[in-house]
Amino acid sequence: MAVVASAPGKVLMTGGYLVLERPNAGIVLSTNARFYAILKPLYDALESDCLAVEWMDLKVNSPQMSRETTYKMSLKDFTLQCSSESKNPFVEYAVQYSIAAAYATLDKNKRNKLLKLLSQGMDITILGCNDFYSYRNQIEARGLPLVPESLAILKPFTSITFNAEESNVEDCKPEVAKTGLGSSAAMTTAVVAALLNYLGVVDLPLYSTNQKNDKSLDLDLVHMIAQTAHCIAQGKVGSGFDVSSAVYGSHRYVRFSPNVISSAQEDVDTTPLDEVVGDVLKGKWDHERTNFSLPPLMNLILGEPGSGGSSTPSMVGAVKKWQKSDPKKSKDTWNKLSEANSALEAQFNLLSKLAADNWDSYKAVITGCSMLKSEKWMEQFSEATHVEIVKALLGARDAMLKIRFHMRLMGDAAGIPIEPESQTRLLDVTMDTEGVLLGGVPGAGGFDAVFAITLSDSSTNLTKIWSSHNVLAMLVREDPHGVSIESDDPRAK
Ligand SMILES: Nc1ncnc2c1ncn2[C@@H]1O[C@H](COP(=O)(O)OP(=O)(O)O)[C@@H](O)[C@H]1O
Ligand SMILES: C[C@@](O)(CCOP(=O)(O)OP(=O)(O)O)CC(=O)O
Repeated sequence: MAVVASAPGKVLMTGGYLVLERPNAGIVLSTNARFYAILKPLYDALESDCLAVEWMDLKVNSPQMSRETTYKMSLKDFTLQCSSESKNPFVEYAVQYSIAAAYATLDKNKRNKLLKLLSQGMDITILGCNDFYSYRNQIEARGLPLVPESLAILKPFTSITFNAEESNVEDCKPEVAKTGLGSSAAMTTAVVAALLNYLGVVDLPLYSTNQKNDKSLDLDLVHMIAQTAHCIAQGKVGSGFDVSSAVYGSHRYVRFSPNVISSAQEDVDTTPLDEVVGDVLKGKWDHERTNFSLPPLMNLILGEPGSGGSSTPSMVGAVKKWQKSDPKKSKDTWNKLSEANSALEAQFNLLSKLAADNWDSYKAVITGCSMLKSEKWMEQFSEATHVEIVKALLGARDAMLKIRFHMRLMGDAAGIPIEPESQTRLLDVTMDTEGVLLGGVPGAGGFDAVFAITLSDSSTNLTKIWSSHNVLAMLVREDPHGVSIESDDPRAK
């Protein structure tokens, strides 16, 4: 029986860099761009009950990268032997940690069933939605216009463009031309979820369009294993907002204390992996997760400026260096950023409340503003309830302008392009478009996609403006669903 699990990509709307340190919060929106892991046994089940299996065969397929890798995994110490050069550490650690978690959590009665499943080997196919990658080159090569309709023509799960190797060194470009939706976190989470579900450790819900199940203990287990595997594969402990949103969907995130994972990193060479994972599962996971969703009638839009993306770890390194070299100024900038982040969150929460309290007024204001530039919003309305809503919209814009200002200051001081000049020009035009509430650089910034929040049906205004600025509006939208089980192979849809 195959198991198909999926996990979403994300956009960190506020909290870039700050979310690396507790108790700063980040607001992360999950998207309808998902990674899928399709897990099947390689062989039929053994007839006999004699289960003295010591090795498990593993095959990992990544059709979009034209990669197929075979491994043998020791069931004594969970080490992997790889048949070739091409490796995928995210998937490898996800497999090792998930199987070790099954050993650590399943009682003796269930061990035989586990061994039987492992003796059948595993075939894992990994697929990422097109939105995770840049297809600009392919669109240009086909002579198609830079509009979302051209992206819609591409087959689902199209092959990925690799950045030229020289540019990886000089410009700190990532390996693949990515858009910044967090491919490695969504991929790791999907693989962990598929494995834990297949091995009977968790029983995850099916993806359904109207249910958001974010309280389950099973999700917490997937979160702990995926977070640990992802950190160890990356060789660093990031804030973890990307794995958290891949598991739980959109939310307000405050990071876990790094020592829940750093002790696993230290013990991993000296202690059996199932014990290390057992300790991780018993650790004091103190991350915070609060519900957050965009107010009604607002849409998240992403634009791909076509520069191949930026490498987040090198940007984070530069900011940390600046914090050490200039503690006073960096603290001051972070305080101002933190205030602006909180202000934006407060305006969004206020708008959600105003929508709930007085839907008709809210709808009238959002629809009215969606056709106009922001400078004209206030003069349209005189009724107190309407004016209050417009004030909240303008308050959100104002907070975003402050966030952008301090992000630029941080970039200048740290010597890295957090909001590069080209993105500043683009975002100024974006925020001056009819029906656009705000726009910014998500996450670490740089040359990944930019985001905008648009009102009601106004997105096509922005799509056209972006196209005239050589920016490709992507098809991706917010979708609050976290990790799920799928009823079918996504290629069958
Ligand atoms: N479809 C895929 N199949 C296999 N591995 C993938 C796929 N997409 C991305 N990856 C892996 O994830 C890495 C990108 O992760 P990372 O640099 O952390 O970017 P992101 O910001 O998108 O998470 C790639 O270098 C590759 O190893
Ligand atoms: C700087 C950060 O706070 C945010 C980075 O966010 P991105 O969304 O830019 O991340 P990538 O998916 O790796 O490109 C680092 C962190 O929180 O770990």
